Amino acid sequence: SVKLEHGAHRLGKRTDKPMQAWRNYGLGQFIHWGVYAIPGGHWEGQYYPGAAEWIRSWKGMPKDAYDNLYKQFNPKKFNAKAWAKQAGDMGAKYVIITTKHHDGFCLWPSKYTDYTVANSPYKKDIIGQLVEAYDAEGIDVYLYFSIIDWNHPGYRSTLKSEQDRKEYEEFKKFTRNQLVELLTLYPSTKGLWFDGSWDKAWTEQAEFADALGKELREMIPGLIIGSRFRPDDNGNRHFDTNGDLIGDYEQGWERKMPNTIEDTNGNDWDCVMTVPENQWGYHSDWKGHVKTTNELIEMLVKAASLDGNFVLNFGPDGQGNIRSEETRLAAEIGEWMKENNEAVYGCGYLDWEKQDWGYYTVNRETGKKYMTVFNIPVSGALRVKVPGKTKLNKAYLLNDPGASLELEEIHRNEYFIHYKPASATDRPFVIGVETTDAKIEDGHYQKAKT
Ligand SMILES: C[C@@H]1N[C@@H](c2nc3ccccc3[nH]2)[C@H](O)[C@@H]1O
Repeated sequence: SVKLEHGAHRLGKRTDKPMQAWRNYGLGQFIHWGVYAIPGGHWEGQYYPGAAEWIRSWKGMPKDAYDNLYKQFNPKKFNAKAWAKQAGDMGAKYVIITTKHHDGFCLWPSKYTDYTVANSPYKKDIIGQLVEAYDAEGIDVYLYFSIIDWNHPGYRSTLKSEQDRKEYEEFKKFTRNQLVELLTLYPSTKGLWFDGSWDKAWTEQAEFADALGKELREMIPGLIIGSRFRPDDNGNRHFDTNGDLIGDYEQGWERKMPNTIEDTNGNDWDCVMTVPENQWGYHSDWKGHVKTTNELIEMLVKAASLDGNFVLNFGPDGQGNIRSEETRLAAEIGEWMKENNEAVYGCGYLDWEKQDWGYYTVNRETGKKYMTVFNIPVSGALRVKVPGKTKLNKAYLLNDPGASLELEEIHRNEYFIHYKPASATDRPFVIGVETTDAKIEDGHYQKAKT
């Protein structure tokens, strides 16, 4: 490996308490809210086909028109407590809230720019209300912060001239000031979720960003920062020149998921997911496939089964309403989580061979093992292969632990759990399994010679 001044500052998974808590969340809520929610993907009758929070970059909307939207930002329906309660009812254990998206509009009264909610008709501190409300719900708060800031005069995507560099120095100071300000104003923050760090200008700031990360981590012990924050000496983000993760968890799974434990490189990771194909901020007219409750539950359980967290995005509208599609999803996911969260919270990867019926998870504290079934086999026989010297003793429905399901040993270390739900079920269900370490009597099992 090569010597790096600003490579990964730590190797391997963090084992401290705040990180263990992060690892055990299972389900999070992302909130994308800002002045982009006012146009909601349209301008003067034109439909914007891109991601609603990117409408400023669209030629169909004059920059000047966008940059004056804040003068009408007055979300009368905004109710932080209601948002926090809805997230708690869904079963979210943490929330990631946009403090400032790429447009630079600050949802907190930053003293480093006038482009904030304090100078909108709404006036009040939105971040402060959300932090207080989610903390009160027992949901840990993480702050999303975009390095990209289209509003700041010193922001550059690339540094082409001495003048660029001079102005970018101001932008770097501004960025540091805002981050220190956020952690000072909201000290209950458990972590920062950085975005918009792909610009070449930023990937040349290894020394500055490394120092900034250290300064922020010193402000809040245990602060959690992912791999999308800073570059190494050679401009690599997420993984440094030696392939080591830069940050506390991998932040590369945006609107996509790993399929195998190998895909995760043995790192902690989160998947952040939109309900439609690609809308984070409010778009009044979602096009294409809108994910169903079952699809989202499967992503959640798949994430847990591969040692990751699943973060579902909500994009409130310009008045501060959570839209009806998201309200329904939150309620239905919450209903399922009420019954089955034992298979998600505190659970991670179980190294048993993946089967077609669904996903295994294991509780990191108790060692309890779970099967979440999404695909019921026509045979009614759920195949389970256990590692050598493991005996499957019992299988039970999570919501009926008293009744044992019928087990059949079909090969060495292989069983069928014979079970078909009595009535048609339109939701996945969880089976708990109990094992003991026991040598399997060889008896009639013999490896074939080929
Ligand atoms: C978490 C997500 N990251 C932002 C983003 N900007 C992108 C530009 C190009 C490709 C992918 C992007 N994701 C999205 O606007 C959202 O905030």
